Amino acid sequence: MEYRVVIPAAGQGKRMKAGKNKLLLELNNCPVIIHTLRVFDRDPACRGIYLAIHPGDRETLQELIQRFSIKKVVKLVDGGEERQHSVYNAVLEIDGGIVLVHDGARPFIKQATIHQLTEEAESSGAAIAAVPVKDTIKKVKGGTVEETIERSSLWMVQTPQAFRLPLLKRAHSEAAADGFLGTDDASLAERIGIDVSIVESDYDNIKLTTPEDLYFAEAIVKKQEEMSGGNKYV
Ligand SMILES: Nc1ccn([C@@H]2O[C@H](COP(=O)(O)OP(=O)(O)OP(=O)(O)O)[C@@H](O)[C@H]2O)c(=O)n1
Ligand SMILES: C[C@](O)(CO)[C@H](O)COP(=O)(O)O
Repeated sequence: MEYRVVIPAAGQGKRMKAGKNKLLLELNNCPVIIHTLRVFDRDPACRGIYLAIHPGDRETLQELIQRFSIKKVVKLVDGGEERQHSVYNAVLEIDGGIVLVHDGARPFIKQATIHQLTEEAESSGAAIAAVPVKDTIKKVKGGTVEETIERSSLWMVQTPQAFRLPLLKRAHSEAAADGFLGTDDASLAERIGIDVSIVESDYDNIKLTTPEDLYFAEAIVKKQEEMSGGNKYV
């Protein structure tokens, strides 16, 4: 099932405390954003990549895309103040089909998960990657536990999040009209009554958010190298 992908990459990386766009940090001599782009660039089912970027990163990203021979980037779109704005700016450039939204900060997504998501979105309209929660989750108020949430029904949601384009456009348009800000695209769909399916992903599909995530990332890259017989990149 072919698809197009929006990759939000216009954040400031404040929690990473790297002093620059965390997507330009290197893993195994390759910028994080290139790791992410390569997964989609190498997928025959991907019909195009729409990259939401910080305007100040445009020249750098254009040079990296050329240097690493990334072929499927259709457009570099200016991002917005919030992730949701960046995504919507890119979504508006797409005219049909199945659209995935995938964080530039998640370089370890697997093509198998991508394909399961696109199939599910084609069939049900909306599908998101997620993994079962491993820790106990509690609601806390004023430093005191208010409620322990039953763990068996909890999932840690990731990206990609896949949608039939008209549903995604309507979800963003209504959120914008209502001034609603969500932390993921699926929440914009859920709030207007769209059923969202879960596709079980894997725990390697981490989002590089804080400095600790970088050493998890190094370990994942090392594991990928070992599994691919030492090739620099799977
Ligand atoms: N205005 C924004 C904010 C975030 N993102 C992108 O959305 C993804 C997930 O966001 P997050 O991990 O929170 O990145 P940052 O917003 O950069 O991180 P922080 O909140 O620590 O600044 C990242 O690939 C980020 O580049 C974006 O395109 N536009
Ligand atoms: C979309 C997301 O990756 C799902 O877990 C997450 O909500 C992004 O949050 P962020 O604070 O914008 O990184």
